[in-house]
Amino acid sequence: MTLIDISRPLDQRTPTWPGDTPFSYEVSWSKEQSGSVNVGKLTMSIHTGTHIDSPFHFDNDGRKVMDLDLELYVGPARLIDVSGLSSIGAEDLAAYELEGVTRLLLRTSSWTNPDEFPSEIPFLRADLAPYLHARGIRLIGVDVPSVDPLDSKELAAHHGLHAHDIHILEGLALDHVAPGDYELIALPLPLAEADGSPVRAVLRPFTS
Ligand SMILES: N[C@@H](CC(=O)c1ccccc1NC=O)C(=O)O
Ligand SMILES: [Zn+2]
Ligand SMILES: [Zn+2]
Repeated sequence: MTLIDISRPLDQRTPTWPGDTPFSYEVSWSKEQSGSVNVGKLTMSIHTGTHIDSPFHFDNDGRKVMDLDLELYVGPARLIDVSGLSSIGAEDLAAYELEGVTRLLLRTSSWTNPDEFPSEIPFLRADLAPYLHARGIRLIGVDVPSVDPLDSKELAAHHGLHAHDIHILEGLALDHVAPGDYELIALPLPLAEADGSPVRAVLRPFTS
């Protein structure tokens, strides 16, 4: 069985949203102190590295992570290359066959230095969510920190995707993966109150 890891590593070098909580892992209770075990302590923003958003992230009345349908985070996914675009809309996907696709991963290859938070990213235009919804897509994954422009306050793409029942997976690492069909596994943690969750995202090729 070959799993392709499409998660960004989490360590003190992992970039975060400007002004957001830095990532930190420390052994807060060492083997010497406890007499038996090393016990780690993790501090991070949920929107660091590879993660999913729940609607509560951008809507006070939106669902929390625990309320999300887990089925969407496991199953067949299509990876397509949309590199070289400054934004992505319906017309950019017209050439791709999306019939029967439930989970769509967009490879932009635009986050070139993984040690730095990008200054500009390709974002999803307003006509993309209805276009994807009409084709039956329920989850969109991107290899950038957001589906909206980094300075967006209204988060039109987040709201538009949510309004069209499309779940959001962000911060994937896709440069080393060939476009095609895979099984995606990217399960959120069972965080009862949270606005999102880090995920370990992997792809399993159908033929190997
Ligand atoms: N929507 C982004 C997160 C985001 O916008 C954000 C995350 C942390 C601190 C500030 C943020 N946005 C500020 O305008 C995301 O889903 O990852
Ligand atoms: Zn997020
Ligand atoms: Zn987001």
